Amino acid sequence: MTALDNLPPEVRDDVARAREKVARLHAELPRWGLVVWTAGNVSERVRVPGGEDLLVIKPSGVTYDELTPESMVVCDLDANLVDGDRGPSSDTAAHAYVYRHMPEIGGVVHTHSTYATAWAARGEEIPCVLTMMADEFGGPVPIGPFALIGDDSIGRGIVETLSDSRSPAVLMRNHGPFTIGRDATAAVKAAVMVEEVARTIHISRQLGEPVPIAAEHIDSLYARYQNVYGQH
Ligand SMILES: O=C(CO)[C@@H](O)[C@H](O)COP(=O)(O)O
Repeated sequence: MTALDNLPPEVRDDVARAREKVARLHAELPRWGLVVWTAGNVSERVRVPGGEDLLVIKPSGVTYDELTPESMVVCDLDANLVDGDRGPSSDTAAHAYVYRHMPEIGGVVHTHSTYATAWAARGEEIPCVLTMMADEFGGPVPIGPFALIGDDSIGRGIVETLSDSRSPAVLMRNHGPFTIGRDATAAVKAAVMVEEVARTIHISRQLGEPVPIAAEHIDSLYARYQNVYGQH
């Protein structure tokens, strides 16, 4: 008997599907070169009709090749353990805070990917100088405040920064990128894309000052990519 047994069968099925999906998506982090050792995590919201939503996240400190659907941890949105054999990711409080304060968000990812984290170390936003950035981020990738792990500070910094931005990624100063999306797949894509543009624009700046894109062009590129691209 676990706390999940008190949930309706359709919610238990959703939790099982989320465990499969989140376990599979964690393999994308080393695949795209976004993590070393265990330094990254993925979660997905599980909506509970008439009740409190849940989240599924990896267990803390487990290497990606050892992760399985069964090892994924279920927590409530106060980061309390609901079901799991090990403690949840040390970033669970941040993920949970985002879910509590951004109801449209269904997935959260955190990595320490090299180039995005290098920009975070400098506390400098990534300027929108590529059409790929306008497509995916709708503008610059913003910097969030310095925040210590262990309470709601990181989550609050993520929400305060992204609530005023079209970007699905924030570079928490001196720490690294956190990304959000309608589901965990979208958040993982944003984590891949923020590392790619961080690297490209770093290289560009070694050659000179990148050329900015006019705001009206950023708007039209973002609108096309978000509403037309890939929907033929
Ligand atoms: O940023 C940190 C620690 O400072 C974390 O993101 C860890 O690097 C990953 O922790 P777990 O998800 O394995 O608990």
